[in-house]
Amino acid sequence: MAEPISVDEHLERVLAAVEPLPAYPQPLMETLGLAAAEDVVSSIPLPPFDNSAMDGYAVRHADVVTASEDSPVHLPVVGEIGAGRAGLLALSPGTAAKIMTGAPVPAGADAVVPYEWTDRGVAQVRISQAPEPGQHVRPTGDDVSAGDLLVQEGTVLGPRHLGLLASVGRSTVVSRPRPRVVILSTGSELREPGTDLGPDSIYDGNSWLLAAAARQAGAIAYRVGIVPDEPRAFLDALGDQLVRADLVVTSGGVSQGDFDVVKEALSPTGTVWFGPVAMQPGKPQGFGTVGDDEVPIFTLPGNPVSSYISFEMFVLPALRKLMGKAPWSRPTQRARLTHGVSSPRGRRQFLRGSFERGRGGPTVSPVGGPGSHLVGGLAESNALVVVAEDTTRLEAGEMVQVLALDEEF
Ligand SMILES: Nc1nc2c(c(=O)[nH]1)N[C@H]1C(S)=C(S)[C@@H](COP(=O)(O)OP(=O)(O)OC[C@H]3O[C@@H](n4cnc5c(N)ncnc54)[C@H](O)[C@@H]3O)O[C@H]1N2
Ligand code: MOO
Repeated sequence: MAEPISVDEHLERVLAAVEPLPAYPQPLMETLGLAAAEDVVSSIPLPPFDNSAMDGYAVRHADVVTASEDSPVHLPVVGEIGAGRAGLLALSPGTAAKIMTGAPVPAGADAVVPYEWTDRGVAQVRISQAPEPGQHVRPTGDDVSAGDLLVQEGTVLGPRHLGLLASVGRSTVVSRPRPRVVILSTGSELREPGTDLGPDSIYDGNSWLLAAAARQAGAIAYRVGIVPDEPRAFLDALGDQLVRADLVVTSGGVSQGDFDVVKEALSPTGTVWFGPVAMQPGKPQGFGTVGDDEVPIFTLPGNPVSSYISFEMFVLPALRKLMGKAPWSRPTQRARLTHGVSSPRGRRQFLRGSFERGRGGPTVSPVGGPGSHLVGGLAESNALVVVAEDTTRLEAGEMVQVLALDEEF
């Protein structure tokens, strides 16, 4: 068997082989969770015009400056301005106009008297408290100026960005599309959830695990489901799917067995590399391209935890690069290990853990054993403890490297 390559070397090769998908203007709502592929600059100021922050009366400050409870000022009311109903464009000295929150402040007015300081008069208003100059007026451009950079290229767009972009009138943002990921599980022992299980069969968990992880990463996941351990059937299923794939992910059939269908079917193409990577779980890996369009393909090992960790280490960075979402790989964090663990020399080990941000600093506790079939422990965990290749023992209390799996980055 070939010498294992390192995790870093494999990741480097993967990342060298994928380029960000071409960007184009996408409808605003579609861009939620995508990275902007342009600097978005505002074409208008916000607010776009001076407007009232209160329901009340637009006045000239000079006309009401002496107003008090004991000596109120009376002004004729010359009009009414509602939001979106700007009838009056200028206010003459010595008059007031009713104005509603959000309505444009007429030229000549420089303050708003809230209803609470008045008798709410219709023809004439009694004002018993003077506003400061400019009080309750929201000036043009107070929030955003025309020409302001609203969103820098590369920013991952969230609800608050979408709200801002809509507010300045943007209906599209240039961004990269969600990659379409085709997911195939191989194995003649596999059955669909919801069907009956035979004495030698198991349910296909991997295509669900991988499709869910791909979708959570922002991709469109096509879960093709189960393909039996027959090279012809595998190649047919793969061939049928390539038309809708920016990336293919398979699970199973890549180690040393007699029925390792993926390896057997794809080795003759010469475009997919198979070999061991110095990690545990996740040793047998494959990566390359398939079809005339050279669609990248990851052939992940079948053990469920191996499949998931391989996704996390290699597929997720590739998806993020396709989407232009830096950083490609999940950043590691430091946490204090609560219990000692052992690890094989020569392979980077990924142990399942429970990560907590306690008051005394982050901690991580090992969850379950190292076996790559332990889906129960995988679901209980929210982190991976990364044990370096040359480390065989970590003691309780040591600071260790952790990948917090549920944190956004
Ligand atoms: N002689 C050797 N045998 C094995 C080696 C080795 O180096 N020499 N490596 C082991 C390691 S490590 C792994 S990981 C597995 C990977 O094997 P494959 O990728 O060929 O996967 P399969 O044999 O198809 O399946 C392995 C295991 O996982 C179960 N499985 C597969 N697909 C699914 C699925 N969709 N949902 C749930 N479970 C699945 C399958 O039933 C097997 O139990 O090889 C070791 N063997
Ligand atoms: O590499 Mo396997 O993934 O150790 O179980």
